[in-house]
Amino acid sequence: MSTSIPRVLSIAGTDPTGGAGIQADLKSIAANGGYGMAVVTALVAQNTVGVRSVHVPPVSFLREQLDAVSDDVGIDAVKIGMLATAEVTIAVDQWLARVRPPVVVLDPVMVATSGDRLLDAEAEQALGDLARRADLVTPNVPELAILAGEPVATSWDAVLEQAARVSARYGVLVLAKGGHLRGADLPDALVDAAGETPTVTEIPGVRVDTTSTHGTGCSLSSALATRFAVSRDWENALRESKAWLVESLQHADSLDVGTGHGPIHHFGGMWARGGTATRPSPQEVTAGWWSDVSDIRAEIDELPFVCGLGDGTLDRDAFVWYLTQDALYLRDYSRVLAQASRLAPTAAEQAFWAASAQGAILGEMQLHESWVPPETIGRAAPSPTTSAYLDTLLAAGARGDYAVLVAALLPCFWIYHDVGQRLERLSHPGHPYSSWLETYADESFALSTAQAVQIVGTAAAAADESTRTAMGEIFRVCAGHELAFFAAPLGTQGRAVGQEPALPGSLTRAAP
Ligand SMILES: Nc1ncnc2c1ncn2[C@@H]1O[C@H](COP(=O)(O)OP(=O)(O)OP(=O)(O)O)[C@@H](O)[C@H]1O
Ligand SMILES: Cc1ncc(CO)c(N)n1
Repeated sequence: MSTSIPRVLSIAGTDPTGGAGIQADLKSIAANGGYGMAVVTALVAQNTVGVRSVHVPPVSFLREQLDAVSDDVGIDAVKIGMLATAEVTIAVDQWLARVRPPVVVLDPVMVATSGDRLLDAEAEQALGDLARRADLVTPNVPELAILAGEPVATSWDAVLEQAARVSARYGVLVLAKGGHLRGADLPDALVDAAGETPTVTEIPGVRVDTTSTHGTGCSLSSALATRFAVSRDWENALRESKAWLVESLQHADSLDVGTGHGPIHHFGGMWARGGTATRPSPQEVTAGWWSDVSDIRAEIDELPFVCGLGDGTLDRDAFVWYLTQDALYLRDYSRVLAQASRLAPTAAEQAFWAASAQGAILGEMQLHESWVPPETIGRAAPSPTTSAYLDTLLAAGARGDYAVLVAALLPCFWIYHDVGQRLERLSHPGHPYSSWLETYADESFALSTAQAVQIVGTAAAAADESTRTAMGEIFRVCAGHELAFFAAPLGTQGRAVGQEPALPGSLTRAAP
């Protein structure tokens, strides 16, 4: 299965307070669009104040963890953090030599933000070997000095020069970070002196005013590995990762975690922009609309026309008048369905609406013409109720907003299917209106209705909020037109309606 979500493995130590190490890496990978995996090198009893103790499990168990991942899962990028001992460092180096993951980012963790050591002094040689195997190393200022075997740099220019020497020495791209320097400016730079022409790509930045910087290095290196696995461009990956990191620092003070250097807020920017509120599911939207029209549905069920249609007592003239109006309705309704087909975003939806348009003119009209001669339908004029419904649909079609248009079309499917299904139970061979009752309870109409509900729900779930609101409104308006349409032939009191055109006697004809 191909996927664009990079599978990123963090090999690092733990931080039970969740701000640094593996816990930070997993959050960072997720926040930057990756699938995070983690192999633990060392268990660290630490918090935002400091490190209390470190437990390094047997290296044989580290190897088992590494193999358990690589024997099963494709790895798109590896981020390496705390290694604790020379033995661990060598085991990771050997695993890398064998597995050869396509991207390796090494954050050469030696000292925690609190000042505590996280790497044995004798492991520094082994770390150098590992650096040669990495694609990018991301040392902070003191770590850079150790890799260079020089005193700690105290200016940005000195950091860049030292980074160039480290890059040349290990043949690796170096991210020089200004985090440990003083001053309002906080630049980062990619330094590449491994090739013939050394390059420095600097990304300027300003210091965010916060003491919550615990785990910035862990988080940045994980973000870089994740972003690079997608774009294959270090500068691009750094710009994106740094923008995300700054935002996560800006939101850090909204967290209340610990009394020392607090963690960054890995999802701060994301939550502020989108919130944890997700869009509703298609099913939630359509179920909401359906319950919103429960009053209209209840009124339809109680209409004398609908009750009479079900029990067969409905006046034949009223039924024929209704069918004539419905035939006029279908003529333009099918044109609006064709418009939905024209606007549809996918071939499947295009085909669905086109098939429904065809069904409305050919399928349903057959029923109508079995009761009313086509010439009579041709001579009839639409009633005010019919015109009102059609005007709403035709206007929605003319406006050209697909989502709103299909929401307007939905009650015609859904309410007819719903009413049809209930009335069909009353059908029997001698029932005067059995041909009508069976048309809308038919299995293929049920299938079309389910498809229409799915399509409209999907469009609503993907739409922005104002469009979704407009969809819900027009759905209710059209459900109201359905009610008016069923009410028109008899009126709610069960009499013929005064303002509707009178039924010419010639419209009545015995069903075949
Ligand atoms: N206050 C801040 N404002 C903006 N960016 C910051 C701030 N502090 C750190 N950064 C950025 O965070 C990244 C990592 O910084 P730093 O060099 O301090 O890493 P580190 O010491 O490895 O981090 P840690 O050990 O806390 O995980 C760098 O890109 C740096 O520019
Ligand atoms: C496990 C771990 N890795 C890295 C750091 C550096 O911040 C830390 N504090 N803990």
